Amino acid sequence: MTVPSVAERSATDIDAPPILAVRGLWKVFGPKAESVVGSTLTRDELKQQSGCVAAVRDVSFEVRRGEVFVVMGLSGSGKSTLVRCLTRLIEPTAGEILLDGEDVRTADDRSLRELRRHRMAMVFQHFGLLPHRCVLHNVAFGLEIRGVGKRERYTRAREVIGLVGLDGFEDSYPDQLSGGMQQRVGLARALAADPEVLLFDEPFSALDPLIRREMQNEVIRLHHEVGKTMIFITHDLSEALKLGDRILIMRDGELVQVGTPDQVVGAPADDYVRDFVSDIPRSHVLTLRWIMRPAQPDEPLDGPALGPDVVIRDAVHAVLSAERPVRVMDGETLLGVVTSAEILEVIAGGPQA
Ligand SMILES: Nc1ncnc2c1ncn2[C@@H]1O[C@H](COP(=O)(O)OP(=O)(O)OP(=O)(O)O)[C@@H](O)[C@H]1O
Repeated sequence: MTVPSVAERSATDIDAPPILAVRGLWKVFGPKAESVVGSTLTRDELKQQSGCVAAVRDVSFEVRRGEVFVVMGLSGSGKSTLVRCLTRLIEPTAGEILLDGEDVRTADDRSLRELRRHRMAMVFQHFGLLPHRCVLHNVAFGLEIRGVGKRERYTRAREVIGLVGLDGFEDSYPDQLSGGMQQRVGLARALAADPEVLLFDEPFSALDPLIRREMQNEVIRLHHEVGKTMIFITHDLSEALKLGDRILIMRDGELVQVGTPDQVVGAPADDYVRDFVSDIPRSHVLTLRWIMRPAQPDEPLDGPALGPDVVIRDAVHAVLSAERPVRVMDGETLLGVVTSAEILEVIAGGPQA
């Protein structure tokens, strides 16, 4: 399995205040749902005793501005419910959701409509293009229902059509486009509205693998260009590792781990996550930080220098061809050294490598 290096992904400002903060979120389906909040029974026990399904259980996390935040887990783990709760497409049972510090749970109907249109827009798996409208009109449609003037909406529509690489297809109809191109129209329509946060629910799962990869690259490119905060649901780990600045892993409604791809692969929180990541080549995801060691007193320290966030796979040639230990430097500070031995240990470490 090939996984792109972390270096290809965008960096977000770790110190910036979060755009979204979720605390103690619960969604329980069934009778007397509120009474189930706080229960420590397993999903099956709960179902038997109360007839309720706890789809999301006490989940807390923060999303940073400009981050691509991926929610992943097996089917039924609660991903869609969690993300739909963020804009109250599904009404949460308990917990707090703050968008830029504003309480989403107490928003009235008007502010909620406003929030879904302008602030946190959902891009669904089937983009719901209007078949009798051409690309330009499909993209402009979202702006039309928001009451944007004709001239402005067509200028904006042409702009985002260019952004998603559909120049020249303005007059085509959806059935004249391939699946991947239709996805781009859907993306353009979401971008045209310029929401602060884009929510994607498995947008590429219906696409064949080649087009899927093309669309993933498109999202990465767009993210670099427009720097928008994106929350992305997937059940595909390689997609999560490819797109995510951070990944939230769910099981049975609960949060199991939140971390960067290298944290999830290098330090899985439990056996469930360890199992998930067992087929991932560690050298494609882990960085030198994960394998460096302190220099021995007698080791020469005049070898080549690399940064701690260089992905191991990208450092293999430099380390193996160096005659001296490679220094892992953070600016002027020596963090440790890496030699052929550390590299070979990762690469030769069996299926985990
Ligand atoms: N309206 C509902 N009523 C009752 N149970 C529901 C409802 N919606 C979802 N559930 C249950 O909540 C749990 C989580 O479902 P959810 O769709 O959020 O999972 P998911 O991880 O998104 O799955 P998938 O990847 O298959 O879409 C499942 O057990 C599901 O059966």
